[in-house]
Amino acid sequence: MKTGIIQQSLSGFYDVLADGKIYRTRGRGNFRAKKIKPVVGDRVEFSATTTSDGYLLKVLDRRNQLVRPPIANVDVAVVVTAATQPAFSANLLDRQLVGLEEQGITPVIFFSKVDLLSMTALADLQTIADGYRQVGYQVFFNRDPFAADQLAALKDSLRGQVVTMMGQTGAGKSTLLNHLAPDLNLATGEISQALKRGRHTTRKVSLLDIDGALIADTPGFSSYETFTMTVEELPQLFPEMRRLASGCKFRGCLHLKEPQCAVKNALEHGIIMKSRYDDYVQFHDLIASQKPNYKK
Ligand SMILES: Nc1nc2c(ncn2[C@@H]2O[C@H](COP(=O)(O)OP(=O)(O)OP(=O)(O)O)[C@@H](O)[C@H]2O)c(=O)[nH]1
Ligand SMILES: [Zn+2]
Repeated sequence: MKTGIIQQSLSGFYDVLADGKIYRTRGRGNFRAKKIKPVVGDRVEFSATTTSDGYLLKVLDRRNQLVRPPIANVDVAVVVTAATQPAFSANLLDRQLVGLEEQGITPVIFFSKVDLLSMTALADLQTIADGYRQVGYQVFFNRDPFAADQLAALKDSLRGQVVTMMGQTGAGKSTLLNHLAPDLNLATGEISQALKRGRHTTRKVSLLDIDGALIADTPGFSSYETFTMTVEELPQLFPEMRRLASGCKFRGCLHLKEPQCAVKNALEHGIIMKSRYDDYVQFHDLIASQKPNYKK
């Protein structure tokens, strides 16, 4: 028996990456009986005597699962964030970060189109990028987004991880992927075609091995409009609040109207970002209006 990771699935076959090889496997009938549908990213146990006659035996528990693209056990999401065209939105970035935190996916923030900024706008966005670094996120912000040293550093942090690209339309996801994998077997046009097709449909996804990172060839989406966490969970999804909460007077402090709140104190002293705090309050209100708290 071997263990590996499903790299792609095609009409009943699952290609499993294990010890540097790809094994074509079939699911045993009992998967269907048990309503287990293996997906790309699944860690699996399988048996195979050659690379073309394998059988999936077991799908191991999933750490998380995305719907678009359909992929499990994502470690890292590269949040491709346009500095301009479309205009930078801290609110959209925070929505994406909160969604990733909820799923236990590590965000990496990559700013594209920094080359298009005026000097003033560049300085302003640099300050914002530094703010996200202080939150604890890894941030890639470079006048030349595709400078060789920046791309090398990004590859370093993705190595050994299952990765998806996310970001709004036109942010530069396919451009970045093409820079990460210029010599991929796929023609670059094919990659961007794959990316384009992903926009409206749940299409097939494969993990591309790019210098030791397994990167989904279809960008990710998350719902920016609805929040599935509770108001109590929300402050846990802001790392800076999570760190400060032990200094609040009340356990379970929501950092809103409570007295002696360490988060609001940090806000007043300019220690945490006001834009993030404002987004927190907005998300809190949205969740509160989405789901009146009948439960408690
Ligand atoms: N100047 C500049 N242009 C960029 C950069 N990144 C992307 N672009 C351009 O922005 C446009 C959109 O980039 P894409 O890579 O297609 O964006 P995408 O996120 O894949 O977009 P969708 O497929 O619509 O989701 C293209 O014309 C790119 O050439 C960048 O860092 N600098
Ligand atoms: Zn508080």
